[in-house]
Amino acid sequence: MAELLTSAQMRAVERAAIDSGEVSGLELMERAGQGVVAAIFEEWPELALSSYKAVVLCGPGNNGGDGFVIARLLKQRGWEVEVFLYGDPEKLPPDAKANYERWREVGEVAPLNTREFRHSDCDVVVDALFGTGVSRALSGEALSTMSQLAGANGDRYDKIVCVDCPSGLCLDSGRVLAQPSNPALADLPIQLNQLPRSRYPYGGIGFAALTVTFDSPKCGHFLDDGPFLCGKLRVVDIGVQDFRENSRRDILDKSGQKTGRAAKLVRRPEVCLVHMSPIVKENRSFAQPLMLWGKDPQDHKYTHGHPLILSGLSGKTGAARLSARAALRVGAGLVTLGTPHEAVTEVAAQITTIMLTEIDTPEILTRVLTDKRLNALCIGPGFGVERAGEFLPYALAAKRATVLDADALTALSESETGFADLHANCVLTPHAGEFKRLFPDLATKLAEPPIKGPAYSKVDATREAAKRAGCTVLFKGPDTVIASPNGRCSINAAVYDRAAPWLATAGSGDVLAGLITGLLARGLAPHHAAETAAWLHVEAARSFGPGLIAEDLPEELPKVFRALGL
Ligand SMILES: NC(=O)C1=CN([C@@H]2O[C@H](COP(=O)(O)OP(=O)(O)OC[C@H]3O[C@@H](n4cnc5c(N)ncnc54)[C@H](OP(=O)(O)O)[C@@H]3O)[C@@H](O)[C@H]2O)[C@@H](O)CC1
Ligand SMILES: [K+]
Repeated sequence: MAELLTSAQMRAVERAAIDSGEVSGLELMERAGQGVVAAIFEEWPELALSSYKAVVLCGPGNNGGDGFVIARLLKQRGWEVEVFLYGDPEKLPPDAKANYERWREVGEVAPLNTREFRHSDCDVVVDALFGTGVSRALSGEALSTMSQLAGANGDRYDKIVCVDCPSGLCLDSGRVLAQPSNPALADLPIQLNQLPRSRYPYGGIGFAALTVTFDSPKCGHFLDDGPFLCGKLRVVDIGVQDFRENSRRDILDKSGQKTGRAAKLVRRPEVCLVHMSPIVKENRSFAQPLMLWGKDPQDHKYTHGHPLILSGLSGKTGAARLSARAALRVGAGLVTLGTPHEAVTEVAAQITTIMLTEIDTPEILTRVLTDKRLNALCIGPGFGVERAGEFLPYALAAKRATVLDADALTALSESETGFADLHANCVLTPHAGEFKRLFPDLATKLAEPPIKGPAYSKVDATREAAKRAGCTVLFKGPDTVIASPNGRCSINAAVYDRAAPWLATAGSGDVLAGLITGLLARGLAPHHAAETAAWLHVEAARSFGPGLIAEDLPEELPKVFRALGL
């Protein structure tokens, strides 16, 4: 799994690299600039065949410093390069200043002025105004220039290349820092955070054509507006990976002393990107749960678990049937649908391999669960909120690995005992609306305009939710965040080239609940079950493609497993 860094973690890695004496800040800046130029030519090979024109917008920090390097390297290739600086050159930090001066030996720098910039025609615009150091909403010429670019994007400027991120995007949250009541905004074409999604295809390009970041992707590249604004993400190596990896332990300098501050900042809790396919062979720890799917010839069906999925009343049984099918396809040995008497005929008529047992009352559920072979439970899909309220205390008292989805989440939010009955083997799977009902204060905090960086993020909210609930929480979306009470956190991002917009279809959540339940039954720990299920869910959708309906998802799994070499 790729590790995602926060801005503070990235700064700490950079600091540790420089403090080690093995590399200077200036060298890192040169590598960063080279990386961006190489990424531009990789993205548009035709640009390497001749000389074109670039406008480079540089900001007051080291992001601007990268901009001066890029300007110089393009100029060396015979390009015409126009450079604008937002800020006072005398106040640039040392490495950026050094690159400003190197650039001044070969070219001009104009103060950033939107009116002038507006008249600049060019093939590529490089946005090097702000990167990881953005701490508040943009204002003045920086804001109006970004607004100008956003307004003209796609028409006049189709190759906007962002250094580290679109300027103003908070790389911890994927949200654009903005002042809600700034009178100056009225005159601007549009702000980054107002770009209409409808103008662009889902998962498509909202602002930049290409964003190039350094060493590791950051959380904000995958959360919220991040992917929409970044367009396409490239991560370039700047040779600091040893410091990132070492920093999980204590970073020691050459004399064996800890380089304290940096080490502390970079250490856990970390956020990982759930990304399995290339990792299966490389990363044993993540591959292990996958190995579970390879069934041993000596095994019998109970070795692979036996989940119980509770069904809704007649006319509402489809959701639980979808969950059951997914649990079976993901490898549970047996799956039973707990069905109310009046829906038995309806359910029985539509299942073959899945078993059925009558469960009409919470007391019967308790009795059925005296069979210890039933080792995982799913409650919620199509269940009815009122019924879920009645069954939930009994379901939780059974202390099975339990997925609470859909109506069970609404019932939980209305329950008088709140989260008291939840236990560490539960997984909650809210979408945004359910999350708001369960954790109204966290949802409000998340909805507040992000004025200062680092802004409150979906990662922060899900982590707080998991801690409060005392169990794993999977907060759905194209940026699904999975968090557990110990702070462990992963993002399963269905964005960039992994976008699967057709996954937004009726019943898709029921399938996800079933996948988690099946994996819990197979013995995966809750966090692992949730992230593996979320990953498979997207892979199945991508494998099937457009036209997908929820029923197709479980049936596509064998293909996904085959592609993984299982
Ligand atoms: N990490 C690495 O390994 C490497 C990193 N590199 C590069 O460095 C970049 C990070 O550089 P950075 O820390 O100097 O931050 P950056 O984004 O340039 O801006 C900071 C400046 O902006 C200011 N400022 C903030 N918000 C503002 C606002 N709204 N409006 C106006 N001003 C505002 C802020 O001032 P202050 O908040 O202190 O008032 C400060 O002066 C990173 O993104 C990458 O491109 C590579 O070169 C090498 C390898
Ligand atoms: K930038």
